[in-house]
Amino acid sequence: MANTSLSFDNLVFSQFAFYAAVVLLKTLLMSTYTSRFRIAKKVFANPEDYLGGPKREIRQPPFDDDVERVRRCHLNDLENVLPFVLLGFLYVLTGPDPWIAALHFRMFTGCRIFHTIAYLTPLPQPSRFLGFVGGLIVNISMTISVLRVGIIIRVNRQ
Ligand SMILES: N[C@@H](CCC(=O)N[C@@H](CS)C(=O)NCC(=O)O)C(=O)O
Repeated sequence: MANTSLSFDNLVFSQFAFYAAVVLLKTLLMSTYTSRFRIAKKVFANPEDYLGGPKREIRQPPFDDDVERVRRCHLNDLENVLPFVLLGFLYVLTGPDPWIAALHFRMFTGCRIFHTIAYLTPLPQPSRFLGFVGGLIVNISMTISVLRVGIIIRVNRQ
């Protein structure tokens, strides 16, 4: 009988918790990385963010390529890491093989770190695309596992 508990006694859950924390931390750090560029380039989001108050009337937030790149990278993390964390919980509840589960979690984490490196360096395409697709495949695979178990349970109940 597979262990499906959301407890650190469950090897699959403890692996999931570790890799989820890594990608969530990476996502959190994107905010500080955005701030680093904002301060270095003096490109702030709001008039009141300028030291000593706004120097002039700012109707549109100023645009800076580096700041916007980090913001896009951060948004892409939110689009992919949050589904990973939510799906991961459901996936652990299906009682997957620990080796296959670890492969999913490691591949997702590796792909998202690579996606960030590819986005921020920037590396030539299709590097970033491959990082994105690798993570997407993991999320789709976990979704299929969850749906499969859900369908089997529904069919067996009928
Ligand atoms: N929201 C994404 C959906 C597709 C996606 O995530 N594509 C990857 C691989 S090309 C990406 O890095 N997109 C750039 C981005 O989200 O800023 C977009 O607008 O591009």
